[in-house]
Amino acid sequence: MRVDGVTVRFGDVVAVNDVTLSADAGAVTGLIGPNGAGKTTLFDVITGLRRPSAGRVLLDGADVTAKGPHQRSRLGVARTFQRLEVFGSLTVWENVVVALDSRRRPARLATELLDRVGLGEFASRQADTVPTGAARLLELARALATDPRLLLLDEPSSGLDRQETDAFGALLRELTAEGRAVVLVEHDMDLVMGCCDRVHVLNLGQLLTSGTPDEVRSHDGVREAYLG
Ligand SMILES: Nc1ncnc2c1ncn2[C@@H]1O[C@H](COP(=O)(O)OP(=O)(O)OP(=O)(O)O)[C@@H](O)[C@H]1O
Repeated sequence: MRVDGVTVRFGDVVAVNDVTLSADAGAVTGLIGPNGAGKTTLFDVITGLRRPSAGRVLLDGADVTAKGPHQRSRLGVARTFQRLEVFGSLTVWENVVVALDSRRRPARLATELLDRVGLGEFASRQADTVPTGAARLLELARALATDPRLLLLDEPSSGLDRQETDAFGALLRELTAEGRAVVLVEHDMDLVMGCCDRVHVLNLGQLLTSGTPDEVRSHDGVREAYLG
């Protein structure tokens, strides 16, 4: 995936300002930056929820800027949201089955997916009764039900404790080992620095720098803008 010269304006606010970056298959790519840096807006552009004011989105080299969210989803783009988007009145298992069904994949895969994200024991619980961390993992299971090639995760670790976060990082590594591209918007710097291959840093809508976790950590501007 590549975004090329993407700008998003909301009236006078330039939420994303001429950003070019890429996320490779087989890698976890971090996208970090302070509140309001433009991370969620960039996710909206990548998934097709928002048309950029300028610039292009490329998937496997093909320009998909004009395609809507549904078409991009068919091309293998999946996403989780900062705000939870599960069906509260269905069970955890049913939530995954709905997602599988949307791709005509068999319901029997739901159990496997729930075990994979560590939610096996929650399968029969009504989704709106599970803790926030579990609901986030359910979102991930639903995204994985579509067998995505590009997986965009918006603050997936909130609600997870340290041990669960570590397990989550290990799962992301597994998913990339299967050849998927994972993009992670995350405030937990231990998770970002521990599991990302590359990190892009946004500040006030602009790309401040890109590099390995070590390179980004030692970048003066990043320390000033974000890491403190
Ligand atoms: N629909 C909108 N209308 C007007 N301004 C918006 C809209 N969505 C986002 N913005 C503005 O665009 C900028 C970028 O917001 P965005 O939510 O993308 O940042 P973010 O990096 O995801 O922040 P956070 O870490 O708080 O989620 C902010 O100044 C925000 O106020």
